[in-house]
Amino acid sequence: MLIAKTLGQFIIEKQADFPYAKGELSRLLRDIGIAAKIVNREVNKAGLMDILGEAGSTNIQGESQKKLDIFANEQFISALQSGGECCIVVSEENDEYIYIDSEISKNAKYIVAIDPLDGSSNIDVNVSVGTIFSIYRRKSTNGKATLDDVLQKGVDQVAAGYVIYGSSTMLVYTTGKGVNGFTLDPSIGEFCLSHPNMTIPEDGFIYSINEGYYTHFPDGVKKYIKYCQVEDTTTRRPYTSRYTGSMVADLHRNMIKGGIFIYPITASAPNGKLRLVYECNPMAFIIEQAGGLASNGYERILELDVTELHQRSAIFIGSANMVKRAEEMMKSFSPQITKKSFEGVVNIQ
Ligand SMILES: O=P(O)(O)OC[C@H]1O[C@](O)(COP(=O)(O)O)[C@@H](O)[C@@H]1O
Ligand SMILES: [Mg+2]
Ligand SMILES: [Mg+2]
Repeated sequence: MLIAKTLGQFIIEKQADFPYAKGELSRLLRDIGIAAKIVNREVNKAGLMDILGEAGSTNIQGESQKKLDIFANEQFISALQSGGECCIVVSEENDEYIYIDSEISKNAKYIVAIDPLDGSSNIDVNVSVGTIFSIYRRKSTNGKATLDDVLQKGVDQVAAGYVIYGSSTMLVYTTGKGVNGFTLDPSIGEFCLSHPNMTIPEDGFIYSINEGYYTHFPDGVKKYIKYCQVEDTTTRRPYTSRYTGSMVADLHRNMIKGGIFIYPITASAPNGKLRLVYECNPMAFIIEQAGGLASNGYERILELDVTELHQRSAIFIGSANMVKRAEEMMKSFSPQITKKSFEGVVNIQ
């Protein structure tokens, strides 16, 4: 039986795609893989460990942090610190960015933005959760890397990926040359290539949105939901509604089966809920590399200006034709929500 290629083997092999590569990015991806395995070990036996429930602290977004949020955050930060290829870490769980001031990292040129544990509300109920990461090369050439090096547009990412801790654990990533998925084989403790060259179908029949907030949605979103629910067998409608409450799990499913995930602005989240730097940008890079689209309803996510570490954005992401249709609805029924609206002045019609 042929042994599947491991993540480490694949990364080294793909290094040849980058003529000037010296292996730093490869080592960085290796470090993220190591931390993912440690988090996976805890997630798998969470019920037996004192790792479920609240940590008793809140993050800058005012969200109560789960013990596993903190644990995962510590694992990824320490793996990046000891790996030596990362000079700054931005994390959902840390108010400010972390400058890695160590001898081993003094020449490091990569910045990692991370959502250490995505889908925190699902930790205690054994529903799939994930990790999301985004990697940039610093722009400044000397001295300490700064906030300017961090606040780069999504288009400038050099790599992005996610880990899904589900019925199996997978790591999916892109370096801008397609998307590949690796499944963790616990018997050898290795991520092995299981989903080469992942692509998302142009059309899908699944829509993912928290309809509990329906009354607070812009008209364009309400119209799109109605469009999905219409009885029309020629277009295989009504579509199926699937929403787990974990962005990683919803996007992973939609990437494989086709579908659209929407987290729009709402009355309680006037700028959207999901964070541009470590949720929207990395997932948009992956989905675009798989042939899909990602926007805030009007503009390409990857082109959005990044002005704050924990900036939020609305997101419409998934199968290309579904996102286009949703954008048409937003432009027709919610034209008032111009770029300015995303700066907090919202008038939801
Ligand atoms: O409960 P809501 O408002 O539908 O939000 C669910 C969304 O929030 C998130 O849990 C936010 O991510 P975190 O768990 O990393 O904070 C997403 O994974 C998910 O898509
Ligand atoms: Mg998240
Ligand atoms: Mg999180």
